[in-house]
Amino acid sequence: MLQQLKQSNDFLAFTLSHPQYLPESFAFDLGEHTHVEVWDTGVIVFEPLQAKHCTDIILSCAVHGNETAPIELCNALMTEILSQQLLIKERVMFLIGNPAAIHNGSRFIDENLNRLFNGAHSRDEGLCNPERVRAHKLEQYVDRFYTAHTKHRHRIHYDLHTAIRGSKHEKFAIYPYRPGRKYSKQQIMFLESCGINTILFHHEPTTTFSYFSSENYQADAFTIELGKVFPMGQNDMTRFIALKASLTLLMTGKDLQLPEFDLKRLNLYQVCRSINKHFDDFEFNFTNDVENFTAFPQGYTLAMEGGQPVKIQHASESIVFPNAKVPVGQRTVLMLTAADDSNLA
Ligand SMILES: O=C(O)CCC(=O)N[C@@H](CCC(=O)O)C(=O)O
Ligand SMILES: [Zn+2]
Repeated sequence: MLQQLKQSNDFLAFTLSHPQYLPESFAFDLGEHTHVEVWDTGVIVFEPLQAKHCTDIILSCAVHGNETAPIELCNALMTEILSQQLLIKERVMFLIGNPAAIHNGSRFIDENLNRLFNGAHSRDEGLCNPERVRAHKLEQYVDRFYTAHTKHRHRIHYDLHTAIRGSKHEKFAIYPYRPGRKYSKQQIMFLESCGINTILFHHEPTTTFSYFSSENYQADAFTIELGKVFPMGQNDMTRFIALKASLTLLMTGKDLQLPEFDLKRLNLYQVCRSINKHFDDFEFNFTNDVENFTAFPQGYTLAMEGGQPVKIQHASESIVFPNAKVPVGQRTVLMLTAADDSNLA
């Protein structure tokens, strides 16, 4: 296995050739500068051997198997590290979330992995399918990575996705609910430097991967949407040049040279509610080509379910992630209002 990875420097290909599990973990060094550990299929940790590192960075992709741009981006970064073109100065863990779903070209096999974190994998029917088992394992890998060094660390987790439909703001980030902690202006300006200038502040605890890292490890964690979903190989990777450059600066411990916080460069939204599905007949009152961040006026009938209208409550609310085809009980859409910078520090 070690030889297979060392010959190709292609961790994605290696992962896809072992989509379910690895018979054993293994480790090796790159020159005298980087220690590499492969803990499981899709789980690789890079640790600088000499640099005095203080940041633990997790980059995850393929939590949804058909969201390919983040997979291609992470694989390009991993290949640069493995081939020693990129010398990291901070600890970095890359996670390829759901290799079996990549093979399948689908969002998931049995159950949406990004609804199974923060212990949800073990509720109700328990660890009964591959996504539940994987969510449980991914939580353990995050714990092992973030708790390996005891002195104070800056923990970061960027969980990279793409959206099912087009968006008025192409790239955007969801900032998980973090009661008692201000949102970080520095992180928001870092994302802005990556070409992600739209931020959604979540209003409640969730079972997403980014919420798990944020809540349990006080990580600066985000779900990041990088545009519309395309099949593998059909992404325009020039759209991620700024993101790749900024992530490289972060991993190599370089001065990020971020501008002062500037509201004018940003679009800030507050999630005001999540509309969940109660009946099988839930239907939106708009077509599939209506983009994320489209605004609707107060009183507008956004959807119908159980013979009742679901109406817009605020003067104006914008939609994100509408999906009527989710199981009963899950989120069909997040509703957004404008946010200001009052909860930022
Ligand atoms: O475009 C869509 O409808 C879904 C895109 C996606 O996978 N989004 C994440 C957001 C997670 C969060 O709210 O932090 C998801 O639905 O899991
Ligand atoms: Zn996704």
